[in-house]
Amino acid sequence: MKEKKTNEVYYEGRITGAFGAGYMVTTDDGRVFRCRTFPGTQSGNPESSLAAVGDQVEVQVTLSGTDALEGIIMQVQPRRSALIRKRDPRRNRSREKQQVIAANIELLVPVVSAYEPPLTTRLIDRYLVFAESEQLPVLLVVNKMDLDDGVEVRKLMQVYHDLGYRICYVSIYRQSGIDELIEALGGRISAFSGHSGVGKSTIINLLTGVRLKTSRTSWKSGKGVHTTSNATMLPLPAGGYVIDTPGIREFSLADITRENLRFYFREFLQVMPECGFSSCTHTVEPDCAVKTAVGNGVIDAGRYESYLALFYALEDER
Ligand SMILES: Nc1nc2c(ncn2[C@@H]2O[C@H](COP(=O)(O)OP(=O)(O)OP(=O)(O)O)[C@@H](O)[C@H]2O)c(=O)[nH]1
Ligand SMILES: [Zn+2]
Repeated sequence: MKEKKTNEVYYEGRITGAFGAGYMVTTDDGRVFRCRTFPGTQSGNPESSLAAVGDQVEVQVTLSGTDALEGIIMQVQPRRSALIRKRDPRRNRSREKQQVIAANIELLVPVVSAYEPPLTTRLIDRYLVFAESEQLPVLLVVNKMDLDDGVEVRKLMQVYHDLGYRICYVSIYRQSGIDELIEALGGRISAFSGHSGVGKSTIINLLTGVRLKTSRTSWKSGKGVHTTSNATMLPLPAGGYVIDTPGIREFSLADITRENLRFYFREFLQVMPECGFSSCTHTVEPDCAVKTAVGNGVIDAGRYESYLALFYALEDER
């Protein structure tokens, strides 16, 4: 806090909530202000949303009475990371700025469930590609372990253990795995993401003691009804924050191309130099070390199938 004029006080804080035109800003010492931007707000991120949940900001508060709870965002600091919303292809691409879902994320937490909706490794691979492309640390959470017989899910997940990804198995109903999850979050700013109905809100409610709206499982309807709308960042009692974000279908994967996809499958990196062609895409080329590694079981066949599915889907999106 620094004082400029007598009744204007400046605070450094973080945007912890976004509601239409207003933002909630929380200062390091725990004060909360309802703030808005104004035409003179200085942006540290000119190509992108002016302000988003997770942004570090400077606010000006004019003290009129004893307690002023409203302020103006004077400056938004440059972001270290950002989850960007996928653009609507029907809208004008060139003039539209990047829309940020959450800023300054330190950990991506894809949440899947053992059952209802069923666990698919294809979806996990999509998250991992995204995390690798953004160089974001990732923690996989498998919820609803009470609905699993205890063997199948862990067998499916073994490949991710082998690749070195950290996994937490939890059941909110049985209250199992919660302490490990809290420990794995490690006081960081975590973005939870997953299909509707996997239990994100239920987990976040339990971790933070705040009641987010939870939905009756809606995955049966196909797409699922997304009940998580305005992003909110919630403090964890042991330090750090969690942000509930939409599923990966809502994220922009614009930086992932057919040319760079192969670098985001970490097990490919060791064998790729042995491919006959240096630009090998590991799809149709002869003398491909990745395909050989799949053939002799060094690379998991399911992971390779995910690679092919993503590879061929990429051209369609372009
Ligand atoms: N069996 C079981 N069900 C759970 C568990 N955790 C949550 N659920 C149920 O799963 C359903 C969906 O939970 P939510 O927390 O609303 O799921 P969500 O991922 O936040 O969904 P959206 O808000 O739509 O994105 C609810 O009926 C929860 O009660 C669990 O550990 N085991
Ligand atoms: Zn190859």
